[in-house]
Amino acid sequence: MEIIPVKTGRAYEVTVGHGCADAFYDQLAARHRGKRAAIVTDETVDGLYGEAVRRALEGRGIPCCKFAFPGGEPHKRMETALEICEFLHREGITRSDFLVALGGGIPGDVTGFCAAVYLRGVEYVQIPTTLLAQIDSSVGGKTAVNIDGGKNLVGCFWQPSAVLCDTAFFDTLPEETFADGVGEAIKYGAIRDAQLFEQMRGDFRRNLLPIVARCIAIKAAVVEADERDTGERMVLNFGHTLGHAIEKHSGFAVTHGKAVAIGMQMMADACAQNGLCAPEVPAAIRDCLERNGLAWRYDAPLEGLLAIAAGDKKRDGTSISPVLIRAIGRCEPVSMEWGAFAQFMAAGGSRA
Ligand SMILES: NC(=O)c1ccc[n+]([C@@H]2O[C@H](COP(=O)([O-])OP(=O)(O)OC[C@H]3O[C@@H](n4cnc5c(N)ncnc54)[C@H](O)[C@@H]3O)[C@@H](O)[C@H]2O)c1
Ligand SMILES: O=C(O)C(=O)C[C@@H](O)[C@H](O)[C@H](O)COP(=O)(O)O
Ligand SMILES: [Zn+2]
Repeated sequence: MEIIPVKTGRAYEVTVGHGCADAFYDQLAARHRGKRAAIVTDETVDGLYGEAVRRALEGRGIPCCKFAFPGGEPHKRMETALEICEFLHREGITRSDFLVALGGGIPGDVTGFCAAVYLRGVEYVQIPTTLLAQIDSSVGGKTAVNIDGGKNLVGCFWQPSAVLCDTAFFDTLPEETFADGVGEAIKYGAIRDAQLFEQMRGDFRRNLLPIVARCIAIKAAVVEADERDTGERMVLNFGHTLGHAIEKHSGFAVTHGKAVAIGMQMMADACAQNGLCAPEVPAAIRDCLERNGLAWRYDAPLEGLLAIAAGDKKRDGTSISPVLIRAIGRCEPVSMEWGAFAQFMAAGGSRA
């Protein structure tokens, strides 16, 4: 078991390991004596783990209530957040109690958002059960819901008070959902760690625990340096400007991590075509994606994707902040005039 500290304004720890849940619950119960917990999850995860988590907490003296909503991006919405807040109020959850975000990134983002706004802020802990949620969404305090205009367009920064990353949850994770996490994991290698990237060109599953821990450590360091996403943290958006557009364009048939994978490839192609990195860089990304069974192209006209990306929160006046890749392990957010960005992307090749 490894403990990774996250030294943000509200500091907390990420507990990482295989089968480390009981140790985490013991600590949680010791710290939260006299409090109540509201577990918030999606219906699938509820069926798999909802009652076990409730029993684990109640068995340690923490009374629980539980709310489960249907999963998927269409339910990552204000309406769901409102239902959760009404539920919390009916259950008498007060500012001295806490929420438990149990599941993938969708329950994580929505529950975090509710924790931030219910009673103007209550504590929450993250118990992520997907690879993507363990290595990315459960750490860093970005909470959000979608609106018709696009992904994560309403939300706020609200750090959790503890995170449990127990890879035993992956025993029930479908291969397709695991693959979404692989997409974001490759992002960590691409932006900050060439050695991690190489490890992921090998046997991902065999190296699972060190990969999970390394991604979390990178995320913690980036978030500590720029908690509010005004500079360095934007690097975590590598592949996302086009990735979010692909998700929306596909009606969410292409899920987040897979869309980010294609977005990374498109950006790497464009960077190579514009002379910002060697052609070996997009070739390495494509190879890494292929070895992990991830698609690297999406058949849609670039113009349509750019029109959606124009509504992204990274657009600022007439400019946008894409993340460019210079080498494997070295990415940087930049500010570009919108027209220049469109031309820059048009030079890339990984699309129809
Ligand atoms: N806040 C952040 O920093 C951040 C970072 C990355 C992604 N995100 C967001 O995260 C979301 C994607 O997260 P996700 O890929 O975890 O999706 P998800 O939450 O929809 O989970 C994917 C599917 O897996 C199921 N599932 C979850 N855990 C399971 C388990 N252990 N066994 C079996 N099934 C399980 C869920 O019910 C769901 O059907 C997106 O909305 C994305 O925008 C947020
Ligand atoms: O934590 C961050 O910062 C990230 O950018 C992580 C991303 O993987 C995540 O998908 C995030 O939600 C995207 O950022 P957003 O600001 O576009 O919502
Ligand atoms: Zn992401």
